Amino acid sequence: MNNRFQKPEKPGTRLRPSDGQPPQGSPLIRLEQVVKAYQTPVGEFVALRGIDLQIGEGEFVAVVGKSGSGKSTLINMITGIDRPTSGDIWVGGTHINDLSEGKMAEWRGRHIGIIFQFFQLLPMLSCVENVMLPMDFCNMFRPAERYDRAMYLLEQVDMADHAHKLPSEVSGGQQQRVAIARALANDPPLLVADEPTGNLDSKTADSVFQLFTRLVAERKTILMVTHDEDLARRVTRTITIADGAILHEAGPQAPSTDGQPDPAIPQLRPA
Ligand SMILES: Nc1ncnc2c1ncn2[C@@H]1O[C@H](COP(=O)(O)OP(=O)(O)OP(=O)(O)O)[C@@H](O)[C@H]1O
Repeated sequence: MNNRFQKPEKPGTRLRPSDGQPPQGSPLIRLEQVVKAYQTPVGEFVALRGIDLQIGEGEFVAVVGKSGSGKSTLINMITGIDRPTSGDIWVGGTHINDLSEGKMAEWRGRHIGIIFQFFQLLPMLSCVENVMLPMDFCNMFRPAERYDRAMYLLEQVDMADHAHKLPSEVSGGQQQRVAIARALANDPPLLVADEPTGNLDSKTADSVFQLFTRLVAERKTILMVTHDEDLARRVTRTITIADGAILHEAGPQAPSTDGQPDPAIPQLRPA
């Protein structure tokens, strides 16, 4: 991989326990009894029914389940895009229930990189301008450093040669690579991706997956909703959601009753 642009010296902010008042030894993500109920014209609909979940730093987690099972609702709770009806959520030691709407947006921008199925790049900005946006929004890195950092990240995802094109001038897979660079802009420890390969052909999906694998090796934590069974088999842990509850977990990090790996849980091959 070319490295025409040097990695900027200054790292992004890291999530640390001092950001909030987490329980001792808290994992990166911790949910306790999270319930989400929506009010609908025909009454209350409970989309999440008391989720307990812990995800450690450096895990690569796939969230799977049938359409309507609650996958997006779950990750929207973790990113703070939506609020729980009850229950507690800590991310990196921050009890995010306590954040106001204004604080939530800035906190999210600094600590979580979000990747969407349809990329959601701003069409009137070039690829490099799209990658600079989160740094501008959160006032991260010195203004003079932001362009070089954006170019460095585009290089990491093999898109530096297209930096000055508009999103409409590159392919879907290339747009997703730019979106991944954008998600990395503020150097967040956590990446959350909702169907990141859902709009890509299988070869391009595989290259995006390989990029995620590399990021996990660099100690990023990735939480990914996917319908792609092949990809879900290649992560370190899968969480299956059904009717708003965790039906099943598989992988090396899956909890067991006695603290030892559960022999009944299949050990997935590492990514
Ligand atoms: N704003 C809302 N108001 C009412 N019901 C909602 C709302 N958002 C989601 N739901 C319902 O909550 C349930 C879970 O939705 P969610 O989007 O989390 O499912 P999902 O597993 O991500 O589905 P898919 O795989 O199709 O994206 C669904 O039955 C959905 O209709």
